[in-house]
Amino acid sequence: MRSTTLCLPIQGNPAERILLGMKKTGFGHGKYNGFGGKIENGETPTAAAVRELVEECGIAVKEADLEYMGQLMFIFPANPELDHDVHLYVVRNWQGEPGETAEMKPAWFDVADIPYKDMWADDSYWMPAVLKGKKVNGEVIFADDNEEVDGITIRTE
Ligand SMILES: CNc1ncnc2c1ncn2[C@@H]1O[C@H](COP(=O)(O)OP(=O)(O)OP(=O)(O)O)[C@@H](O)[C@H]1O
Repeated sequence: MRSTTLCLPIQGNPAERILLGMKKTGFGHGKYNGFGGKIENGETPTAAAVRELVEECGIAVKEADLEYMGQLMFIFPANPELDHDVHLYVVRNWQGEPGETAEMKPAWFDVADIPYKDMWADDSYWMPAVLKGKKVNGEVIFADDNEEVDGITIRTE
């Protein structure tokens, strides 16, 4: 199964604003999401997270500034080739201004105003806990349309 990263740039502690990107291409296009993608062979999850942040929104992050927030498994029974896991991070320090790239159009949102209806259906189950500073761990099983959540188990720390 492939592994991915997903990083949420935030302002405030506790989080007040979050940077999300409208994905313009590939898996999840048309949805807002954090920034991330596939971990390449030989790459550590944190190195992949740093690389994807530059590629997708042009910000430079130090690996030491990534806060690990847990791991989720996404299962697609109708299309098992889509199965993957995700290593979650938040980051509060970076260099550069987020900007639009070929893959993503970034935008800031108040944490009270996250556009869950335009995001992956699982996000509303775990993102509020992560934004409160809790680590999460769990599995999400998607329905046959590969969009709706059929079953979900999230443990918070
Ligand atoms: C199913 N429910 C989901 N809920 C929340 N986030 C999800 C997700 N499914 C995938 N993600 C994230 O979306 C990014 C794109 O990943 P993915 O397209 O595979 O990678 P990458 O950008 O390298 O490849 P493309 O160039 O787009 O093919 C990556 O951060 C991944 O963790």
